[in-house]
Amino acid sequence: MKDIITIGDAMITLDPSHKGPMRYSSSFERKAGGAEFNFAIGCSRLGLRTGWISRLGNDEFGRYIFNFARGEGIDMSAVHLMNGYPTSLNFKEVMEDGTGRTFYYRENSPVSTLTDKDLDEAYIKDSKVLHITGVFTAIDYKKNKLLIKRAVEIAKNNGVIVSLDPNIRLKLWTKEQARETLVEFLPYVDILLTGVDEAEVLFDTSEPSQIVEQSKVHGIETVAIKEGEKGAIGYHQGEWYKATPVPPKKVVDTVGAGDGFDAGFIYGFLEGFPLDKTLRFANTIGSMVVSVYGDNEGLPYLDEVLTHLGEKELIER
Ligand SMILES: O=C(O)C(=O)C[C@H](O)[C@H](O)COP(=O)(O)O
Repeated sequence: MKDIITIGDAMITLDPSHKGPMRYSSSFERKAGGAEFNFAIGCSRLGLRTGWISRLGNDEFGRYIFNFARGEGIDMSAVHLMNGYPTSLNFKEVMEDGTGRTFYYRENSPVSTLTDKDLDEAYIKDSKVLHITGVFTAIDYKKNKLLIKRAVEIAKNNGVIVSLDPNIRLKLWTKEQARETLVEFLPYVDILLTGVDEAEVLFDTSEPSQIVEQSKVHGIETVAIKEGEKGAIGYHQGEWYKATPVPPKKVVDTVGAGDGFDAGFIYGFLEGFPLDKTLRFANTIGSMVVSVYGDNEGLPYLDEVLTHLGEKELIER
């Protein structure tokens, strides 16, 4: 039995050695990233039994990501290396304040070869939560919409909880395409984990009560609205909670905070934490991620989160 599975892409992520505009970056460090991949790492580090459905290139980069994910304890039985589809690349630009841009080289991503025939019902059934995001969908939105719909149908028919992070990347599709596609998933979703700007695309509002009202129309009873440095707002079956931000030691790289938040929220949900504790836990992870350079390097292990929350003593030496 797995606690959580996710479907999606991973890329070689090239992090610049120096901060500032990428056009002046002449050296990069080879790392790995990707929304669903980061999320899977975050879950696995918290101790959740995590599976990932994906495709990587049958190349050196694909092997590197495969081994990295396996080393993180992710179940790799549904990840395959494909000939003829090079592993995707993502170059990052990081500015002095930790914000930045990403530049994708992911046309013909290996993950675009997935079809609904690849969705193993037994694999999905054997999990408590299926986590989907807009990133994978956007890679080939017409085809992947059908694939994700098939996956969430299997999940629903088998009592598997579905969580969605819209993760809207406007370099991959337009707001209209994102809205039209993601709205079709909402009737299958149990937990919505969204940024305010993404909720605005989906529901035409950034007002939390409206976001929740609109989610409830689709039967979604658990919503987390991520507000970055302002914290997060949560709703669960009639109960509201606003989590104040957890100030990071220092913001060095904001990428990956949302994926880390998602992993923390799902962990809290599966552990049966009350809403306030779940949100604080998820927020803490987001804050820890932005203090470390890289998309997933800052994703903490469970004891590190507990130490950060003051629930576990830190023994340094
Ligand atoms: O897969 C993609 O397209 C990406 O952009 C990879 C990024 O590493 C994460 O998606 C980070 O996302 P946040 O946690 O929202 O900062």
